[in-house]
Amino acid sequence: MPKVLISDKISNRAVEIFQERGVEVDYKPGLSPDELKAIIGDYDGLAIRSATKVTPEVLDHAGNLKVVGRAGIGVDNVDQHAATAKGVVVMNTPFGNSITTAEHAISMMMACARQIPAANASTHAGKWEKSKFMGVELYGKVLGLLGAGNIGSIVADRAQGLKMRVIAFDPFMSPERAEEMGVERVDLDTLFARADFITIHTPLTDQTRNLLNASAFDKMKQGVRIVNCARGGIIDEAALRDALDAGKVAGAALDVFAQEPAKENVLFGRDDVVATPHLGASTEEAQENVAIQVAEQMADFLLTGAVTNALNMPSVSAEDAPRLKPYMKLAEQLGSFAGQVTETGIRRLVIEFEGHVAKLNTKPLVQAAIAGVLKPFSDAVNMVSAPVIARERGIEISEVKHDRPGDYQTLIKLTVESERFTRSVSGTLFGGDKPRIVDIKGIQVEAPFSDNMLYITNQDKPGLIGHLGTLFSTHGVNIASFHLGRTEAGGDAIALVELDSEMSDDVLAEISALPLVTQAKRVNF
Ligand SMILES: NC(=O)C1=CN([C@@H]2O[C@H](COP(=O)(O)OP(=O)(O)OC[C@H]3O[C@@H](n4cnc5c(N)ncnc54)[C@H](O)[C@@H]3O)[C@@H](O)[C@H]2O)C=CC1
Ligand SMILES: O=C(O)C(=O)COP(=O)(O)O
Repeated sequence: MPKVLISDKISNRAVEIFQERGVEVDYKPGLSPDELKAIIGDYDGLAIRSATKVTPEVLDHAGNLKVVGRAGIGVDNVDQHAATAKGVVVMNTPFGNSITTAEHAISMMMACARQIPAANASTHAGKWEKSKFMGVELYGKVLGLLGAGNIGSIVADRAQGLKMRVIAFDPFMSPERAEEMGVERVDLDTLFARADFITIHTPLTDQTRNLLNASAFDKMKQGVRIVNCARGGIIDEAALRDALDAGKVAGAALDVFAQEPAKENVLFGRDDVVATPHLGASTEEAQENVAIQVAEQMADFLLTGAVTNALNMPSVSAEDAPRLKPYMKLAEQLGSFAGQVTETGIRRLVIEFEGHVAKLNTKPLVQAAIAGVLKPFSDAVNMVSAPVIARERGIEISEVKHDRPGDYQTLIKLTVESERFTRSVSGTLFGGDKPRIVDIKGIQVEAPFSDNMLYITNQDKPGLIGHLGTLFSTHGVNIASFHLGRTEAGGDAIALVELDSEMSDDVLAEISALPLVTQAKRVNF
């Protein structure tokens, strides 16, 4: 039974779902990094929110970990590069808290426009400072969206309801999408120059870090108000303080901070800053949504191999997962064969799909094939890490789908171009689920993928089978099955021999030395 650790405060629905689905679950929110490192090795899955930091050090201790599930959107607290390199799938729940977060951004904008928190504190203190808290209307004002994805577009919709004019900067927003949303696409400087309110809805990335810095504030309208319910770090907090002090920025409403939990901050203690402790996603509805989603996604993945909302893996639906399973195996075994018989640096892999398989979701099959090829070179490779490792090694990957009738109902062909040669191996599924090799470098052969196999390339002349039989019987190695193929009579030939037990290096050396043998290699699946 797979085992999952929940290390942040997540709705109890997640625990219930894991248990109902047959996943063992431990609920331990608030673990220190050292406590997490001490126990993470026991778990197949880790469910988190924003508090747990999944660092390379944590991943180094996570020998069994297969999936990190983020009950929420932002995954900047997960070192995705390290997770991918370790073959750990990282998934999030991209929609469960977006309405809630958009509503928080609108609330923060209103709170900032009317200084509600400061007015509230003053009124509770019995001061009745009616003239101190003069606000501004939202009606007719320009709202500048930085980032117009899921949350940004909900904010735009709500702001339009408040009769604001919405402009947006998002390099990935198409003109059609902007039109659909009823927002004006502008460049960053235009947004800075025109917006009365700016609200941030981008992830924290290298491009967005300190996006609102001193020079950005200089370009803004006098008296602009800033809302950040995305991530601390997108605003340079010291620069914002200076811009508030200078009166350039009239107010800011911040849910997120560069350092969290934020116990101290250069922006704290001021009436012109509204602050909440990363509450964007904190509603009963959103927390239930993300808990249900994360638990279902993680359980599906651990129990069936279905992949939903992963950031470092192509999706595989729950319906597709069982259908793809035998093909994944075939793709990985073909890759493994190619990897085991290739000795020189691999430059390019071409994965071709023909027949029934070409109509399926082939992305995971490509990853499985790459993983198979690379596995003989590194234990750490799996489907998640394989594409990255291939890229790091400079291996070019191509995928081809053929829409043509072939000899087989379904066929996967893998071609490896290495420094010295180009070799291909093809396979199909017999009986719908049994992987078989059907072609090696253009020579037809029909063989299973088994534990102990010998792959021989030889000259097609009489005597090889006799020599091999004698040699194996001398060494007490039993042949389980023997599969031969050749280009033509007397031409290049291959043999795949399935053995009942492992063959020693000495036996392999003797086979390699046989007169008709060009090359002999051990292959295992
Ligand atoms: N305060 C809170 O509790 C919450 C905060 N968040 C934060 O909100 C962020 C946005 O969430 P979603 O809208 O769901 O994500 P999303 O991925 O749907 O949208 C993000 C948008 O930002 C755009 N973008 C990326 N780089 C950009 C750049 N350099 N300049 C301008 N636009 C850029 C993207 O094209 C995309 O359209 C999350 O990444 C997360 O950090 C999300 C949920 C709750
Ligand atoms: O979903 C997100 O990106 C959030 O920032 C929400 O964070 P939280 O789950 O409330 O710690």
